[in-house]
Amino acid sequence: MTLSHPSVVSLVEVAAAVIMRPDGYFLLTSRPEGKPYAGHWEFPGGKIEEGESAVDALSRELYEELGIQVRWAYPWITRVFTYSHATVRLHFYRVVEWEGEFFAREQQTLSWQIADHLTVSPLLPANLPVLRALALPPVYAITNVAELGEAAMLQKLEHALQQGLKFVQIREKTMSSASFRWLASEIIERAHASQAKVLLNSDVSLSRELGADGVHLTTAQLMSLTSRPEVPWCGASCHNAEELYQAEKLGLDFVVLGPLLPTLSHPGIAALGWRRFAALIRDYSLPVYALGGLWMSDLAIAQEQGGHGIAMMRAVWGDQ
Ligand SMILES: Nc1nc2c([nH]c(=O)n2[C@H]2C[C@H](O)[C@@H](COP(=O)(O)OP(=O)(O)OP(=O)(O)O)O2)c(=O)[nH]1
Repeated sequence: MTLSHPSVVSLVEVAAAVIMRPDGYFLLTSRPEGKPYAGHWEFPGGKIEEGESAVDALSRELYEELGIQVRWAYPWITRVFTYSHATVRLHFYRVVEWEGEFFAREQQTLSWQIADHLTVSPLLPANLPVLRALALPPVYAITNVAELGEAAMLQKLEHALQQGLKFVQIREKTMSSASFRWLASEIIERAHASQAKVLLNSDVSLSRELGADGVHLTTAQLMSLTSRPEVPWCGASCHNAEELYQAEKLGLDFVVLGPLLPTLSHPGIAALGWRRFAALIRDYSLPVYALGGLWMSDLAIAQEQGGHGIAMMRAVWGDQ
């Protein structure tokens, strides 16, 4: 175990698995007695061996530790963490299909957990931001009062919340201040009744005043800030590597990256396409939502490409 060699400074490449059941529960395992950090909870996985790919290491470790065979895993986030003895680079994968029964083959304890309501502790320290990332829902809806009008927007929001929507950004650039406050309060109240999170676009103080869950920064804000706004959740809009880097530097919770495809709201802006999207977020530490011209059916492809989920302004509200 690398944690036991305090004088060695090295980069240890690790593959770790978020083994995700369809109900959203994922598996944590506790480190057995006799190992450093014994009793700390971690994601199953282990060191990548010389010449081995991360996904091969993941498959090997999950078979050795748990007796399961990975059928479908996709890259998710990559986080670097410095312990006193070594720096680890943790390549997290989401494992969504596997074969075999779980069996603790290394005397570890297994526990299925859900983000936001963990019942085990302590975690390995590198994993705290990972648990926060897991609390972010896969679909991020952006309001569209400009096209729908207030009444229809609220009605569609209620419908979407009933269908399981858990994450909303209020982004209305043309409303009067009074109408915006009223609408935002209505949205926050409805969303919170369904345990959904709401972020306000750009306005930190109004977000606090109205009891929103945080702020979604515009690209211009992102690039001009020198520290993260003090709000529970903070994301930003990005289009390129420089902006992605700045979001990481500020310690934001997530980013939205796009446009993936040409959109009505941003005509004439060059679309990234999935290949560029995947290349930009390879080994990136924050969860990334793909945005721009997407439908609900694009969620699977976004996740296969390493994204956390998709953000939508039109398709999410449907025709109901
Ligand atoms: N598997 C795993 N390792 C993690 C997580 N978070 C975290 O900081 N690590 C660190 C701890 C270790 O320094 C390294 C994993 O290496 P490892 O799992 O092969 O270490 P180990 O001591 O259990 O295995 P071994 O060398 O004894 O065979 O990554 C996590 O969630 N899962």
